[in-house]
Amino acid sequence: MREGDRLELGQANREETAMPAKLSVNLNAIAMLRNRRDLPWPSVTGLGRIALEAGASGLTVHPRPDQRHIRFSDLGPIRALIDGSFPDAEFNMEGYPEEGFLRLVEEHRPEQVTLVPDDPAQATSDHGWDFRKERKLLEVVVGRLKALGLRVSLFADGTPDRDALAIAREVGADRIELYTGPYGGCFDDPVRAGQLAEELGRTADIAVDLGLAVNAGHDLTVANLPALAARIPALAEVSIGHGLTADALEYGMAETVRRFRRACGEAV
Ligand SMILES: CC(=O)[C@@H](O)[C@H](O)COP(=O)(O)O
Ligand SMILES: NCC(=O)COP(=O)(O)O
Repeated sequence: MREGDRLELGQANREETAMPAKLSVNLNAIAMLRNRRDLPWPSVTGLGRIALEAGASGLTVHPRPDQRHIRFSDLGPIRALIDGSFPDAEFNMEGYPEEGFLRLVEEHRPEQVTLVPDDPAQATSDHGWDFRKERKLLEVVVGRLKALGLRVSLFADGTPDRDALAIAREVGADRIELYTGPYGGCFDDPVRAGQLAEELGRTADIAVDLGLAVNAGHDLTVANLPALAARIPALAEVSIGHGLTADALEYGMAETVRRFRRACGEAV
């Protein structure tokens, strides 16, 4: 089966069963590219605006303590962009719930906070919460965020462990976000990808049964998203950055080269 066939199959199955999942565009990869130079491009808010104008439902950021991707100074302009021009869009802030992150959340009031158990030394997020071990921490932090009126989502492995997911519910979370990194990593192994989609799907089924809504993210792409969305009809939102930014570069490259050739004086 070719990539395009798989895409259409996934879409057809989903159309009959569910609302489309909302797309939140993760701006971290754009910020990382911007941070290579002390220059304001590519513009994080400018590309956020383009994403929202194109119909994205929201913008996601994962500000890390060392500010290697999103800088803390990006947060105010992103909040202002949404409030000023896209009042129906949502701001989703992801991060480990240390005091610095919680203060940023209190200042910028995202519609959704996604708590991720990542260590500052990690290159990127690579696992969900150990709900049994971190129950106390999550109880305190989720309570604090819910008191602000924010929706809280907890990053979760695609492991269909009902007792663990029940803890996510008990500590007061509204949603889980399925960590889809291993699924995204199977781009060259359709059999394993199918098995992982099924495990993610069983995890989502349990979460929904417990009263949790379900988001998903990490290494999702145009190629792997339809099959996952077809298996999880309740999928509320996906946040996508790396694959989406890669596609934006690829699909924008030809026109950009023409613009630069014109700037060189060629009649293009
Ligand atoms: C929570 C998560 O899955 C991550 O994907 C993360 O938010 C992506 O950001 P980075 O690309 O900066 O690791
Ligand atoms: N919340 C997950 C997320 O934003 C995924 O980002 P990426 O892996 O697509 O860069």
